[in-house]
Amino acid sequence: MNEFIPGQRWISNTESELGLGMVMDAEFNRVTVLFLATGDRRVYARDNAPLTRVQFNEGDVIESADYAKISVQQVQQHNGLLTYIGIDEDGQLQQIDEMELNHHIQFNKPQDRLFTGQFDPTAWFLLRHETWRRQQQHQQAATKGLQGARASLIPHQLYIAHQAASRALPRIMLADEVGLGKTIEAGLIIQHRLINGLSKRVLILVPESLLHQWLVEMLRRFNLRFSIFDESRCFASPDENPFLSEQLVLCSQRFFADSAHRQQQALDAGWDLVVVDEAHHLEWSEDAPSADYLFVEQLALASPGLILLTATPEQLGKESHFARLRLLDPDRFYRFEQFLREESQFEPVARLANLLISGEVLDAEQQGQLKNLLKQDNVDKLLQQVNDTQANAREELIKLLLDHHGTGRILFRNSRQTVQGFPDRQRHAYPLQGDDTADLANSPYLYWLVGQLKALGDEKALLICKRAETAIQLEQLLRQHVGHTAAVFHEGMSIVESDRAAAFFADEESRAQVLICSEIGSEGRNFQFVRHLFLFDLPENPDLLQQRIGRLDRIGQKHVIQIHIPYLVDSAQHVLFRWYDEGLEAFRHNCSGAAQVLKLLGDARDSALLSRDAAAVEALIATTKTLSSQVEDELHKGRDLLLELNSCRPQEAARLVDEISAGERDGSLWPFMEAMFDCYGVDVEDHSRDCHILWPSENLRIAHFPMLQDDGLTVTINRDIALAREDMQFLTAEHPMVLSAMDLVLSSETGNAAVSVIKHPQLKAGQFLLELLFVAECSAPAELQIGRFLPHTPLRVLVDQHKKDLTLVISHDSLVETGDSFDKAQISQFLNSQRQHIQDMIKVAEQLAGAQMQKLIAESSNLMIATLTGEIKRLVRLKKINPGIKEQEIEQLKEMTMLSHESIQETQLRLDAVRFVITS
Ligand SMILES: Nc1ncnc2c1ncn2[C@@H]1O[C@H](COP(=O)(O)OP(=O)(O)OP(=O)(O)O)[C@@H](O)[C@H]1O
Repeated sequence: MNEFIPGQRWISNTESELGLGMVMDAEFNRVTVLFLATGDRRVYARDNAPLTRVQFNEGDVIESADYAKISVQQVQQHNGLLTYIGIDEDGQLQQIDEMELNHHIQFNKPQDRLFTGQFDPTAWFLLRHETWRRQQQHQQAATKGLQGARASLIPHQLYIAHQAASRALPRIMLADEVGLGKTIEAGLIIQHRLINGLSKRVLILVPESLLHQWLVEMLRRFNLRFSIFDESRCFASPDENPFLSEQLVLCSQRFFADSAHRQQQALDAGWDLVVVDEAHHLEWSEDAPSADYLFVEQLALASPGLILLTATPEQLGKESHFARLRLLDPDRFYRFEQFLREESQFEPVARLANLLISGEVLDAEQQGQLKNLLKQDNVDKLLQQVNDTQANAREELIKLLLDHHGTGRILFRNSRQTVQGFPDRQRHAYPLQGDDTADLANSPYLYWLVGQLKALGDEKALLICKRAETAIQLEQLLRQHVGHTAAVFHEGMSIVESDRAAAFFADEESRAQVLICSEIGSEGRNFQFVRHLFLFDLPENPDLLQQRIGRLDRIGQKHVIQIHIPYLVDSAQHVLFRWYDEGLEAFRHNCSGAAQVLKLLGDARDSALLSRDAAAVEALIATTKTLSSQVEDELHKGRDLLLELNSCRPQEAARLVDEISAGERDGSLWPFMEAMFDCYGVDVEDHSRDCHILWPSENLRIAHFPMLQDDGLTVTINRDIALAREDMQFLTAEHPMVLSAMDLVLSSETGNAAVSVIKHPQLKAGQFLLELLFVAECSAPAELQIGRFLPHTPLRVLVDQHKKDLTLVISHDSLVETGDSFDKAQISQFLNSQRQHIQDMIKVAEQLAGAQMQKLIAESSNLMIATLTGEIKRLVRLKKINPGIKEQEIEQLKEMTMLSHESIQETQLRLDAVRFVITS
């Protein structure tokens, strides 16, 4: 039986939150304990009181009720009461009687909790161990940050997101052809940065008509809650900078265009990552850069990350395109003429890059060409190994070639030629007779439209025309004259009105058979649920035509796309139709060289449109055909090939898809989460295959389990189901519920001390061992992003009672509990009687973990040096050709390398959890 003496300090094994208790009375078979921290008084039966005697040892730092601290040097006992003698903060010898100890003392350290009898059920220790293990596995995954989107695993998207993710600063242009998923790529990159703690504040700028689409897409696919900021939102907080109130902000470009004050506030607020959609609108020329461009330029200077999205980067000309590239990488893109000169060299560069990829042997002449193209780099060593298939030289040379020539590694563009699986297009031409000048109400176009809609029956169609007035008038005419209900979408409407119109049209049940859009409907919107497109008029710019067709021709389109084009015979529209159709074949496929062809044609096209002279039109079409095939051929051999190399490597992309699919197939997430739910008191009910309903139970251990509402939550772990059932949460290793629950486990002490009785074929009965979990923690200033090289890493050690290292001999998974119960009080007493010995075992374990940590430090340090010196070398090389690069930038990188090295060397070891294992 325990000996209780008034004045002694004990702690409750079951209610450690009560703090340090003091024995008040110990008479007969009862003991009364007062917990001063909470004012609770408890009376226990003496022979089985769930209490552990608190006894500190030499080296412990203790605190008195007056907050005086001493480091214990000696413990004395008088009449069953302890007195601690030690040195205080001024180096003076002091003593604290146990009665004077601070009653708020909490025992959080694993060994303290073990010795004070506060061990948790083994399930908690196992949960902690598994949480660390999964976290580490996740840290090491190539697809970390890319696993959790509610999206199909599309190789080129994952490849791009992974490329961006592997760079310290994401400064890139996403320029996939229309509808290939740039928004999804941007979402993946944002999510990657947030999950890895590399970015916190993100600003997305989009055209007003796409605000809500972005908001919804970020939420439903990525669980990212952006807040839309407009004037009314900002007005609500007049005294502060409104942009500081949220971390994830979505704004329309027009909102900033209207207010220099809001621009300044957004700049002052600071962002880690800025994303600009439909970035081709950022027009630039030396004499007249647009106001939008100038604003983004300032953001670009202040923000470490910048992502520009555009399907038609050259829509407003090459110069603007170059200016946007310069926003992304001013070191690399510093002079327009130089950029143009490089373009002329694309073909030999692409040929050599292709040769490097093919694996064919490079002869001396080809090696000489490479050396010439890379004369700013010292590539002699790489060239010596170029024909050695084992060496990494080829990959390095390809990287250098891409980085050094053309749009290099910052522009990603996949096309329908490389991404297969898009439906065919069929074009339907409708020559109409009539008067070009007739008003719309009497024009043959209106009769044609009415007839077409009738012919489509119940099928929906999207109509795009150039101007808002045309769209408005058409809607009225259809309604008044034929009683037809159409939805309309144009720039004169508020965001809410236009979104409502698009939603009305999308609703399968609604009467709106057609959505009539002005040109703003031709960008960004998702209308792939429709297969009929009416091009009521044609845009002069071929990039705009691509954008229009892209509303339907995008991921998710399941049918052959039907493009309907009416024109008045012999009108300008007729000539334009023929130019697109016969000259460029633009209704059949996207022609990447169309803008260039138009430039080469000079005035020829526009004068043919004006004159409509038969001979001039025939000549225009013939020349266009010839030029188009020449330009396409050139692009294919040069620029497009380089872009293709940079934008997707099928094998690497497939590896990423495989890694994520394999992780989902291995099925370990659900058992892990079930164990988590079990520990925290979350009830689980089966819903259907791979789907479950979660409820907070009456015994929920915390006030709120992350993301769990009182009315329950339905989740699925199956990606296909998640894509079809948006009402269910898609539970992945990166779902916010999973990540927050893991944080919860690792940030609390629960499970950091446990006792297990196990049976193991390699261990004799009646022994004890310690299984310890250490964590190597490297802390450094945030800007070093040290987690890239050395994230918090768990290190497991197992020692037996003879202090022998059994870590590699006996695995964690093989230490299975027998299920036998044990007497907690007895174990507690035993632990205290063996306290010194167990402390010594922990010391040995610490040394073993320390050795593991040294290995880790060496590996991380090598990785860091390779990465940062690579960046330094690049700048040194670019500096030779670009005088704009400052020596200071290079010095900064060197400084970062030094600091990172120091931080890694100072990595600390922390004991995170300990399990006392008894063999039976
Ligand atoms: N991985 C994916 N899984 C499921 N749906 C996807 C995926 N990628 C794209 N989509 C869908 O395909 C459509 C086109 O994608 P997105 O809007 O990202 O393309 P985009 O390249 O930005 O288009 P645009 O050039 O028109 O701006 C959207 O409806 C999007 O939700």
